Amino acid sequence: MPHQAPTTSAEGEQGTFAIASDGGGDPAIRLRGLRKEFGQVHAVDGVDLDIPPGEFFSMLGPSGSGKTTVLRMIAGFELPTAGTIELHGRDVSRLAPFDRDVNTVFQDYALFPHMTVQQNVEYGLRVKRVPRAERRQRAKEALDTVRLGEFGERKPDQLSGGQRQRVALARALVNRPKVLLLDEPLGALDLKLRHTMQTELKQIQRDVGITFIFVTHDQDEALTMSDRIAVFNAGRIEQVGSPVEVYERPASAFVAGFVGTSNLLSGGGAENIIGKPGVFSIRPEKIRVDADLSKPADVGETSATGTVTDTVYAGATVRYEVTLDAGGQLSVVRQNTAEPADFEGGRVRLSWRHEHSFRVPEAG
Ligand SMILES: Nc1ncnc2c1ncn2[C@@H]1O[C@H](COP(=O)(O)OP(=O)(O)OP(=O)(O)O)[C@@H](O)[C@H]1O
Repeated sequence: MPHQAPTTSAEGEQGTFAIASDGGGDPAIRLRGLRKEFGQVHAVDGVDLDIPPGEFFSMLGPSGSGKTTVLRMIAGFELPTAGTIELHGRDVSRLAPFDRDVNTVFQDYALFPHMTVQQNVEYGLRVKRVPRAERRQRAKEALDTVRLGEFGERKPDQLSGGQRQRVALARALVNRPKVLLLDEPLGALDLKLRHTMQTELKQIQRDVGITFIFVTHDQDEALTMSDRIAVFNAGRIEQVGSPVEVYERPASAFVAGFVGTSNLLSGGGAENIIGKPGVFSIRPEKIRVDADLSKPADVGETSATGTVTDTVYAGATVRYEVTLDAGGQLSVVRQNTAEPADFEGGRVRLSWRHEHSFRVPEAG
């Protein structure tokens, strides 16, 4: 389902991440002042967020940053200590899970082992006393959606891990929820299958047009799959944006460090090289490395000299650790197009376009 590219507005560093009104329709999810305390632990510490219908939205953050607790509050498994949750304009903050138009897919997708795939998918409808013919039809549609139309008669133990995860997805989709919550659903899969499922899940989301809210601590996964990402840190959202915005323009040193690898230049090094005080972020792949020190920097480029202290070969890429003469350390990542250049112990000139080093607020 196509959706309008949302405009985010951030009021200060920890302000409201809201979608500019498009003049019609409520967001699929609206969170205001959401808090959750477990005794002394402030698991969620004031979250404001709007998610428009049809979006693939990821909550990304380190372990313990509060993303699962936000998801569980949306699902109704936890009640907020303060704040409100609206689903399509309806305040559901204090409703039981089954009174909310959401479904959750967990990492440990407990399927009933004695039931067939078809029966597993039908189960929720049976509980709701949906008539048999409709149940069959809807389960068949859900299985077709997750490309398991031919597997209805199998038992879960006759399926691969990825197929079982797709049954779990079908079991949620069969209820036709307005919002689907996914809590690290690919976490139990090996890396290769995980990559395949990332592409499939994204395609399924496009096909069904349901709002997906996806919790992960894997930044690659969030960058690959999402329309927008919220980056969590210590119970708060540090930034909401498209993958490109979050990666290319991190709003804080925390986001720069958590989403991808970032170099941070500060103190004397920053003043000497960039000419301004503050903390500056530079992505390692934006930096060129050159053994010819006599070559002047190109127009529009910043440059610095240094010594290569370490070379890390990683197959498709090679990383150089460079100690700068002006103070500080930078990692440089280059595509391994030919034999990796051997700069180890050597003197090099690093250069990057001015706009690729940008200032980030120090405290996350
Ligand atoms: N039921 C609970 N009782 C007490 N503390 C809890 C409970 N649930 C979560 N917490 C605490 O709240 C904080 C946020 O936890 P949460 O599970 O939301 O983080 P997360 O970002 O999803 O982490 P992970 O990626 O490890 O799942 C943590 O400090 C956690 O220990």
